[in-house]
Amino acid sequence: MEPATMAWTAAVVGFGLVYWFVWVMGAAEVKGKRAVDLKMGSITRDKVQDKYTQYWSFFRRPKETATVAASAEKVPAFVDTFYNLVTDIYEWGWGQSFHFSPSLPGRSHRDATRIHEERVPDLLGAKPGHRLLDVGCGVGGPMRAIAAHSGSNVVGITINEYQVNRARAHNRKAGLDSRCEVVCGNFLSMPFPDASFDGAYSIEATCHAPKLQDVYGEVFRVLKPGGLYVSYEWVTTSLYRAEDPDHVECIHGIERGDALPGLRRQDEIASIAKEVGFEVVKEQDLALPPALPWWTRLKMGRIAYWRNSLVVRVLTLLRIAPKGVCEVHEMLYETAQHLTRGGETGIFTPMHMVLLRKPAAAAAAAEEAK
Ligand SMILES: C=C(CC[C@@H](C)[C@H]1CC[C@H]2C3=CC[C@H]4[C@H](C)[C@@H](O)CC[C@]4(C)[C@H]3CC[C@]12C)C(C)C
Ligand SMILES: C[S@@+](CC[C@H](N)C(=O)[O-])C[C@H]1O[C@@H](n2cnc3c(N)ncnc32)[C@H](O)[C@@H]1O
Repeated sequence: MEPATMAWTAAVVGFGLVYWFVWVMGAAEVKGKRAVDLKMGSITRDKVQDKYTQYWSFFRRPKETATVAASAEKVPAFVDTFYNLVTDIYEWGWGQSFHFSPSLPGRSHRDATRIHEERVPDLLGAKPGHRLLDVGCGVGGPMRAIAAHSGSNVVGITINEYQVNRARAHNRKAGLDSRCEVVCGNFLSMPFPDASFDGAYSIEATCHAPKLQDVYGEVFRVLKPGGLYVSYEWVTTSLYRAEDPDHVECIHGIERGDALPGLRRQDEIASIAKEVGFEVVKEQDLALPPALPWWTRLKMGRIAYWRNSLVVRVLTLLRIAPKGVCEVHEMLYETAQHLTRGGETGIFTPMHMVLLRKPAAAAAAAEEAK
């Protein structure tokens, strides 16, 4: 073959390969976010790597972060940075719902996710016309499923402005923007009046709070007396042994890669809820058998991870994705290993469900206190 023909053939094949990896193979888990659209939230391209370094130095030793009061105050800002760094990668590689769900035999991940979400309005007894609060709403996957399933109106709150814009765009696209609203704010001090919601829920979000009392206290305040609150909590289980170095490494790995100021124990949740005034109606680890593993979706994706890191590398090399994306992707890959290990050993669950009620008598007590 002539050298010129060889060069042309190599160029065409090379271009074809890049095209295949980036546009075809790199297409989203749920179509809508393509690899070529990977931004890093509202961080400008040149700041991504610095922000990642800052994030990493803050969350490297989570327990210490949570115990020093001054550091605990900084947690929401670092959580915001974390979601700037990961939101697009999550949407691209996981979809619009940023949580786990038990696997369901013969059903797709998308079905399993939706069913896990629909359990929430069912537990709340949500009806058309009710006003529900979504505490830590992400880009609104659960909010849309819950509004569609129950006919209720949902107001979501997230600390991350980039997510607010993504969620609003998705709500419009789904034709649910008249019933789903998104607010940018801190769930530790919410911009809502007392007793303004019929029900509330949080899905894998309150684990970002340095003190669970603070977020539960806020939910208690904004709920109407008699109103219900459901939360899916990330916790360590009774199988966790603080003296086992493998357990400690696994839990630290989860905390580091998921912006957590320190995981709580399963047996702490109900007492914290009671401390702020809630009645505990029900408590159940939704990961326990007969539920099927929630971590298989993470585990089965080894080939997908390999493909994704290649896509991310090629995109960074071509300067389509900002510098720093590879590091963020690597961090997520690592935390996925720790999450899988936490699930397999049973020392961790991301779906400890609590159903809580604000007592109807809370109204009378509040009146008396005035
Ligand atoms: C509730 C939280 C987030 C839970 C999950 C939605 C995410 C936890 C780990 C994430 C991921 C890990 C590996 C990524 C992979 C390397 C990449 O190629 C594609 C995206 C991942 C699968 C990514 C997707 C979201 C998670 C599963 C926390 C933060 C409280
Ligand atoms: C893992 S995501 C879960 C999102 C959503 N519940 C879902 O399942 O798709 C956690 C969410 O909590 C939000 N969050 C964390 N800390 C917050 C805070 N202090 N105030 C408001 N939102 C917060 C994040 O911005 C993010 O939207």
